[in-house]
Parts: sequence; C-alpha cells; structure tokens
Amino acid sequence: MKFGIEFVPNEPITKLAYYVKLAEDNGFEFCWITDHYNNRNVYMTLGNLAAATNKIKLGPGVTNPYVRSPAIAASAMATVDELSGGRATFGIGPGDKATFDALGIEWTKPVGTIKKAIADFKELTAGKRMAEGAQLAVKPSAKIPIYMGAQGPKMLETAGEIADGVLINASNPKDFEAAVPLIKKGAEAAGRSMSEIDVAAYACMSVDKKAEKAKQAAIPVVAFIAAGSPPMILERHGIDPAKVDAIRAGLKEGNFGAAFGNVDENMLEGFALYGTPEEVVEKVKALEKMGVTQVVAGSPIGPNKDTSIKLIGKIIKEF
Ligand SMILES: C[C@H](OP(=O)(O)OC[C@@H](O)[C@@H](O)[C@@H](O)Cn1c2nc(=O)[nH]c(=O)c-2cc2ccc(O)cc21)C(=O)N[C@@H](CCC(=O)N[C@@H](CCC(=O)O)C(=O)O)C(=O)O
Repeated sequence: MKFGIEFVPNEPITKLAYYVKLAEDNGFEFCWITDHYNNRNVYMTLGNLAAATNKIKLGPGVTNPYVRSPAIAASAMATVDELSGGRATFGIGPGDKATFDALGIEWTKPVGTIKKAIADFKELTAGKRMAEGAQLAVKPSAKIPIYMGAQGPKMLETAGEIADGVLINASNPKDFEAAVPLIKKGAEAAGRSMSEIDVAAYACMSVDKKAEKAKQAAIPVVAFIAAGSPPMILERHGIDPAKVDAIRAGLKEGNFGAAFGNVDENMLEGFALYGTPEEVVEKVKALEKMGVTQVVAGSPIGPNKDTSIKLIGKIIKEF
C-alpha cells in the first residue's frame, strides 16, 4: 500500500513545506496539492515544495483543463519535474461546477474534454508537435504519471482507459466496491490490466491517540462532504437525508454548531478514515481488500497535523 498526503494551499507555503518535508520523513510517497482558483497557485506551491524535499512525489491533486489549457499544464509540470529532479506526478479532474460558475467558464462535455486534455498532455510532454503547431521547448526527464480525479461512472471508466492512477474522493470500502469494477471495465476495454493503475482513496483522514479527538476533528469536514453528496451516495452509506438537509441549512446560515451537530456515526464511517492508529490500520486493510493501492491522507489529517503525520508514519510501517 502506498501513502500520499493532500494539502489545500490555503496557508503560507512555508508552513506547507514544513508539513510536506515532515510527511516525506515519515514515509509518505506522494504529496497532492489541490487546485482551486481562490487559493494559492498550485504550480508555484509545487515549485516551492520541490525545493524543500528530496524524495516525495509532487503533483496537483487535481487541476482541470478548463482553467488552464493542457499546454500550460504541460509546461508547468515539465518545470516541476525539473525543479524536483523527476518527481512530478500530474493529477487532473473535470473540475467542479461552483468554480466554473464563479469564473464564468462554460463546463461542457467533461468526459470528452478530459480525454483530449490527457492526450494533448501526453503528446506535449513527449516533446511532440500538436496538430495546431504547439510544442514544448522543455522536456521532462521521463514520462510524467497521469492520475485522474474521478467519481462518476463514466469518469471512472475513462480513468481505467487512459490514466496511470485514479484519485477517488472516498474513504469507505463500499465506495471502492462500486468504483473498482468501473475502472476495470475501462482498463479492459483499452486492453490494459488493473496492475497498471494506482487506485487511490483520497480520504478525509483524522488520526489521534485518542479516538474521540480524532472523531471531533473529522466532523466539520464530514459535514461538508455529506452536504455535497448526491442521494445515491447517502443511500449507499445508510445516511438519513433529513439530517443532511439540516447540515445544508446550518452551513447556508453559517450556523456551524447546528450543521456539525447533525453529523452522525453513519456519516463518519461513510466519509472518513478516522480513529486511533490501530483502528485506522484495520480500516486501511479493508480498503486494500477492495483494490485500493494508495491511501491519501486528506483534510483534516488529525486534530494536530504534526502529531497526526507522525502517527500515520507509524501506520505506514504496518504496510
Ligand atoms: C463531470 C463529473 O465527473 P466526476 O468525476 O463525477 O466529477 C466529480 C469530481 O471528480 C470533480 O469535480 C473533481 O474535479 C473534483 N476534485 C477537485 N476539483 C477541483 O476543482 N480541485 C481540486 O483540487 C480537486 C481535487 C480532487 C481530488 C480527488 C477527486 O476525486 C476529485 C477532486 C460527472 O458528472 N461525471 C458523470 C457524467 C459525465 C458525462 O457523461 N458527461 C457528458 C456530458 C454531459 C453533458 O454535459 O451533457 C460528457 O462529458 O460527455 C460520470 O462520470 O458518469
């Protein structure tokens, strides 16, 4: 099992660099930086992280082809590859509607758009000239692995067809029971085997020596995940839609107490990998049985990031 860590670049990059170096020292193999227009720039962040680390692989988790063209992403990733000495990994997804609405970008045909973007990225980073004439003047040291952020069935199948890895925003084995067969279907349609694809659980993770502290730290993130989840996902995890409506209402009014007060065990089990290191080891083993090959420690990581990164380092030693 590989382990990654996710950071949202919404705090000083110097602080992020400290955490990513700590993660590298504790055995994490991947660092994924989220990409939303309103946070710090993902590629400038990755460039700084490259300078602050030596081994950990670095990439956007995930960018999208609507806010930046594949040529700009290819140039940026070739630069990260150079700065990091060949540790660049490229995460790309269809982006989210809220972002595109806020930027006045039309979100059309995400499946076809992702396929074209990845094809163009592969051509450009291989040094080839595009039909329209575009060509990079900087060439990465080696092929840059391409991971797709995906949840929907067609996106998961597409990832099986064309990607080296899939980053799935999920923490529970039931989600991978549903997702892995779809990735497999896409892989087989493209004459590929699942062994070529890194299936990553991009999880809401919260680890602490005290289970209750880990749980309390997970609740706010779980509330937002529940609020953004479609009915099918709520049903999969036996979650009461009325409670989720109450969370949505609380978040809308800014009444976080009311919102978080409605988070229950089903939501925590469905949407988070949380508990003591011993408890989380068992939960990671359950994901491994479902075909997960990488666990990404996403927000909040735990009540205290420093302590939790070191505790997850102990978990990593169990695999
Ligand atoms: C587009 C969407 O795909 P999806 O994979 O479910 O999208 C949900 C998320 O994966 C997507 O919003 C990601 O960008 C979210 N995301 C991030 N999004 C960000 O913007 N920034 C991030 O940093 C980020 C990180 C991230 C990490 C992991 C992860 O799994 C997702 C992450 C969808 O609806 N897919 C469906 C239907 C798609 C479809 O068939 N569309 C038709 C057209 C439909 C039409 O428009 O008429 C087509 O594309 O041709 C499907 O896959 O079955």
